[in-house]
Amino acid sequence: MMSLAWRSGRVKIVLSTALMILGGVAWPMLAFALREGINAVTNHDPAKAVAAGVSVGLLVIAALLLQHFAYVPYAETAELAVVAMNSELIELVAGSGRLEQQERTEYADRIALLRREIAQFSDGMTGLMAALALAVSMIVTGILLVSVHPLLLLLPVAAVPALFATQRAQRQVAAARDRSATAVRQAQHLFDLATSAVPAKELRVFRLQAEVRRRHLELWVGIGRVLRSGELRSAVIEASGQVVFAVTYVAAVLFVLRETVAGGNQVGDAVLVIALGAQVNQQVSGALDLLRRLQRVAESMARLRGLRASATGRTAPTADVELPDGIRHGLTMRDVSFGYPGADKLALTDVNLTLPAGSVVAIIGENGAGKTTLVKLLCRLYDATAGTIEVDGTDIRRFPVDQWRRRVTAAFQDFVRFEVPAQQTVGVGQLAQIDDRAAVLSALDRAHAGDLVDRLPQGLSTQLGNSWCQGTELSGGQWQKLALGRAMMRESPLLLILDEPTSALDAEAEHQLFERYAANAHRIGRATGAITVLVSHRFSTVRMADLILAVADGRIVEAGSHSSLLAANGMYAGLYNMQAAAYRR
Ligand SMILES: Nc1ncnc2c1ncn2[C@@H]1O[C@H](COP(=O)(O)OP(=O)(O)OP(=O)(O)O)[C@@H](O)[C@H]1O
Repeated sequence: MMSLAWRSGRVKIVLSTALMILGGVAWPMLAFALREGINAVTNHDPAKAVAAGVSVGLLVIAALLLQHFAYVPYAETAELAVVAMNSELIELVAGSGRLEQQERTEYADRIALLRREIAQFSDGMTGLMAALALAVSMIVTGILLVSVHPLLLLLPVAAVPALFATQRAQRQVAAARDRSATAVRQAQHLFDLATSAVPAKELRVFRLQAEVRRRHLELWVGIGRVLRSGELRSAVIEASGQVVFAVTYVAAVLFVLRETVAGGNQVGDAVLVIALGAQVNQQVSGALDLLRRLQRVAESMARLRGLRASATGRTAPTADVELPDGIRHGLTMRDVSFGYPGADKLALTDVNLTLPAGSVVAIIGENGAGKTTLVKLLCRLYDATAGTIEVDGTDIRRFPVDQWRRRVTAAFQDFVRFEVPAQQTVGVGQLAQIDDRAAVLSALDRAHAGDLVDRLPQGLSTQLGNSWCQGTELSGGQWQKLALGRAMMRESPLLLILDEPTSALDAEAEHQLFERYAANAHRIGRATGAITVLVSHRFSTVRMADLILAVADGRIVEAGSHSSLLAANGMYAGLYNMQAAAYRR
């Protein structure tokens, strides 16, 4: 943070630091000038008294004004630091090649805390400067106290237990914050549910508004309890540290008054010690406050370091093979098992299969069977817990994940609604061509969605999403067609994943789309060995695939062509006949 400040304006930083230090010196020097003034008066020295009076005036002005100006460049730099931190957080979280990290509770909690705390980084910046001024101020105060009596140095020393107590107290508060992080995230989720547009329909239809509000409140009551107990413990610890200082201060004042009455000191010396004592008190509480702020910043920094460390640890060190241009034989899964982070049950168990080069493969199975998990492993959004996935015999973990991603494209069932102009919502599928109108139109055509553009008020330039001024809202099926278009932006993928990409379309539209698509996929497949994987519950579409995989409870239970699976009269045949009969009725 300091290096960022330094880079962004050295002259300003030097000037502000000087102003800050002068401001810090002004307060104790004010007490000194007061002493000189009072001693001059009691010694009947008018010239010295006037000089001391003028000094007091100037020092008051300096003490009150200098530090305000000193803060301006720091505040500016601190804002820049916050922007930089936010950007780093985005990179650390979204830059990850895989999803495991993001789905771990402790990781998600850490991110949520950091998101809330990141504004404090600016506090840290100004806090460091204030600490510098405070340190100078304390040194000058110590020198002045010693000049009256060396024993008075015990006064600042008595502040040390208070500093340690504050540190301990802050640990209590931090621990309470960590304990409540999951509940805070749940409360935030409920808040988002209650205030965002997408869940609004269901909340009203099921009359859930009051329930969501009740749960949100209940969570905050619990969070409040945890945080309060932490704050209370911290207050008790802090107060015990302050008591030591308070007793020492009273003793110091009594000591100086006694010396003055006994004639060992002048009246001005007593005033100096009383004034400096009050300043030490302020300096200590200022230091405590600073320590609290800096400690919170240090905790946030530690969280950020933790994220950085896990980000560094997540790059697969084994990437040592260039991804070939095409697939010659196929994609093979060998003894693949996979469990989601934190889940006690495996989502996939002992999967062994080969997806032949150039083929169209369909995956069927009941909800929760493991179909999406399988395609997520193929996309390398996760790495298998056990076993290997191979391209022509090479473990895909040996290819740089970036190279693999460039040759994979996908339309997921929970696709994203990018609320940007229509051209961009499709074009992001291949960033290099985002401005290429012809490429976008051609992708939409392959997705059977060309007609959609004609219906948009400004064609491809139409801003999508009704949360934007003059934005056009689309139906679920229309959004899905655009997501499909996005997947089609990559013209030569090695792997195309269509995970229920047409669930919002009617069966006839899906059938036509897939028929057309499969012909194209075979053409590309012959050239590069590209494999298409389709997850669907519609058997009229599934039957067109070269290879059909039936998944149940995380295992591949059947594999073969439509006719061979019908002949086997197993799970596929049962489900197919049931759906065909329903259509005939
Ligand atoms: N991110 C996740 N974290 C933990 N468990 C998950 C996660 N995603 C899925 N699961 C679990 O893994 C299992 C398989 O889920 P998957 O999404 O692969 O099913 P699916 O066959 O695609 O179902 P559907 O037809 O409903 O889409 C389910 O038991 C599910 O609860």
